Amino acid sequence: MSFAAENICWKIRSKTVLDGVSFTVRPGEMLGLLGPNGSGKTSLLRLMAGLKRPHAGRVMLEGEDLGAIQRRRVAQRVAFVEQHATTNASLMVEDVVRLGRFPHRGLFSGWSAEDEACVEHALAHAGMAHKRRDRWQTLSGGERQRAHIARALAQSPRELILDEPTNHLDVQHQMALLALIARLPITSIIALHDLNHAALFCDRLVVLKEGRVVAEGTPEAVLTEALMRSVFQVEARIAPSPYHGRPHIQFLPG
Ligand SMILES: Nc1ncnc2c1ncn2[C@@H]1O[C@H](COP(=O)(O)OP(=O)(O)OP(=O)(O)O)[C@@H](O)[C@H]1O
Repeated sequence: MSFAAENICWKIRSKTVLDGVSFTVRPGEMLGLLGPNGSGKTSLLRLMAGLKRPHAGRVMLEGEDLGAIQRRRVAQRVAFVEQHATTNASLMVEDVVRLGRFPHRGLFSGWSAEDEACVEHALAHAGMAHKRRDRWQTLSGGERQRAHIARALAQSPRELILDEPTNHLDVQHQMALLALIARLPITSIIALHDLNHAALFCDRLVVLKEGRVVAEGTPEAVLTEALMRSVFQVEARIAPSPYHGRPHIQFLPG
């Protein structure tokens, strides 16, 4: 087990946003988090990243309560790409990506060859090497998203949490990003709205509805026509794709 959510409850004022959420994430797997708008995906990811504490239940990271682990130790292994992340507008892309190395550096230690190598790899993997000297305010939405992904990769995480990372990306970059995450030898949790992307790239899926887990398992087990109806309120037909063998969902007009 890499991550585990144990009976997590989280409220905002009197509204219960997450209600008894439990699931496990296995080492090295890419876990897709699905659910309609407002079902609690972002709230759950913020708890898994340690940005917020659950009101009841625990997030476990390799058997330790996340709330009891020093923030710096968490940052040395868990990277989080938020949905609406921003940064100082005058920074260059490479400065933003260098910030990813911060948790690994001692107070007085200089910039090392390893730091530089991590930044180079991250820029290349996110397809941002050619934009490295561009300023943040001059980037498109998709380029900003890729710069944030590069920053997370530069952090050399063992666990990577991504909140709808394909938003703003064109189809080429959506496919490239998901293929990259699937290939990385790390554990990832990724909130996605595109159910066919989830079917194609994720090892397992967790589905939230109104703050509760309603399904967990392989894409084949989870993505059923009944779930499309009961959770997403759409009619669909699902069959293994003749091209890649994963489930392919064809949505039908209402
Ligand atoms: N700061 C807040 N104040 C009030 N309500 C909030 C706040 N943050 C979240 N919520 C509520 O909690 C619920 C879950 O929100 P959350 O953003 O976690 O859902 P989501 O599944 O990520 O949605 P989406 O797919 O639209 O991004 C929503 O009903 C939302 O209105």
